Amino acid sequence: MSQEIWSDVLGYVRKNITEVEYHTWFAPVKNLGVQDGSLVLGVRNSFAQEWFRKNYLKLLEDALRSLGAQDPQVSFQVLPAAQDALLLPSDPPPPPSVPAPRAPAPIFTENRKVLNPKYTFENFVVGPNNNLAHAAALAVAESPGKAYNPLFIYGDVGLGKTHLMHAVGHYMLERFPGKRVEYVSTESFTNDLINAIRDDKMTQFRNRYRSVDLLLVDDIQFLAGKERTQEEFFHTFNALYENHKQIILSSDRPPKDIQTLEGRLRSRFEWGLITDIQSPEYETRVAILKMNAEHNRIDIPQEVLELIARQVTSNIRELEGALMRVVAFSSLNNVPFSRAVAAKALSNVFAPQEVKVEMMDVLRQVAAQFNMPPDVIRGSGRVREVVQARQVAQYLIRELTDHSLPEIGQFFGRDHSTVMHAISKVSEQMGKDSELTAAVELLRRRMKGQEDEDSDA
Ligand SMILES: Nc1ncnc2c1ncn2[C@@H]1O[C@H](COP(=O)(O)OP(=O)(O)OP(=O)(O)O)[C@@H](O)[C@H]1O
Repeated sequence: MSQEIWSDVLGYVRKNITEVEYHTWFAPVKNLGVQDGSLVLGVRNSFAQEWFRKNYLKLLEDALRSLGAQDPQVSFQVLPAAQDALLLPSDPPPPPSVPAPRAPAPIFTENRKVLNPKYTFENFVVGPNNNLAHAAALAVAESPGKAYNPLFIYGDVGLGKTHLMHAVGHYMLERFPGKRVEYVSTESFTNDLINAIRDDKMTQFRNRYRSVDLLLVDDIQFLAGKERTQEEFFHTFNALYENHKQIILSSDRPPKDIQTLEGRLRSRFEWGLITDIQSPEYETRVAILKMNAEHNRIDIPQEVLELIARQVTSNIRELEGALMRVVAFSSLNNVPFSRAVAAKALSNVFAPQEVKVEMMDVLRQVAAQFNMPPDVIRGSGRVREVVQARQVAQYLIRELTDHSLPEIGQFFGRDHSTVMHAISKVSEQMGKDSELTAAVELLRRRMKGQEDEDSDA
């Protein structure tokens, strides 16, 4: 496959996933050309191969389909180690590849979008930042055309406006499968209109948009300054409204702040209900991450989710991207999740965060290293291996945290003299027992988030 088509594929992919996801997964992929009718992509290891099969196969097939392929086939091949030098793509990311210009698409096919199956009410976490918009969307879903018409949802990028609009669409189609739901971005609406004028197909254009039961229009602020599109949208709006069809609009600002919007459109946008979505607060961010991890069957400790939620504060799309990056980083480097690992994974994209090591972090890492459950280490077992792991955990907690001996003792259900004994025991063995020394040093580096630096070098 030519590099030009490959860059078109990447352009499509990039529009459909987060920037962080793109740089984590797609930047290192190599186009190995077409073999036996299948596009072969080189990926870095078998984990990435599996990940691509599970998460991106459909997206890549869609990308090829959008470029005209009839029955696209994609396969993934693990690259030889020499081509696999980097564990993560270099940062900062390279400039976006600009897809080569193509012939204009036939009207009504290219821009038609389908609802995203993930954007349902069940998958929407309700918090103080979005509960009004959520309640309004539910009310509209239950009584389309009656509760609030139009429903106008505004808020900054990546806060869930599109998700809520699609949720109404899913809800309606579930209850009334015969209904027509149309989701369109303002940009697509404008392009469709331009094509319709050019191809003398205005009747089809009007039929399409005026025959729906639910019209979802994203990013309506882009109507600003487009007089012909505003005129056409005005008539579409009236036709739907008069027939009691539901209209939902999203925007990055309220109608009154959209410049050069005709007064008659602005006043119509204000007929129904205007509701906003704000940035999620910390608890909502943690809940969103938790739901995401559960959906993807990722078993990740709460404190790691909390670290990510502290790091990414305003945009939910970025929040999800950050989780993906942490998962990718820990899998590709084969290290268990920890706050230090997460901070390291995010440090290239977000401002580095100082991570304070917690007792629980140390316990988990020691447990993974000694291959036994954390509860066993904290329990009362006297088996030699368990005692050694317990002593190492106490030794490292003393070294890496500010906790006092009695506090550490309490964490292990013991008194401070036991901890003192553990510390002197480990200190004594260090240097004599090379296996133990190596394990403690590895854990120490891991807790400080330095492990991969050393292994990269
Ligand atoms: N409350 C929520 N619960 C769960 N996921 C959410 C929530 N809000 C947003 N998301 C997720 O965040 C991502 C971005 O949301 P969405 O695309 O709806 O944002 P948007 O406000 O439409 O952004 P834009 O203005 O860029 O189009 C999506 O993956 C969405 O599923």
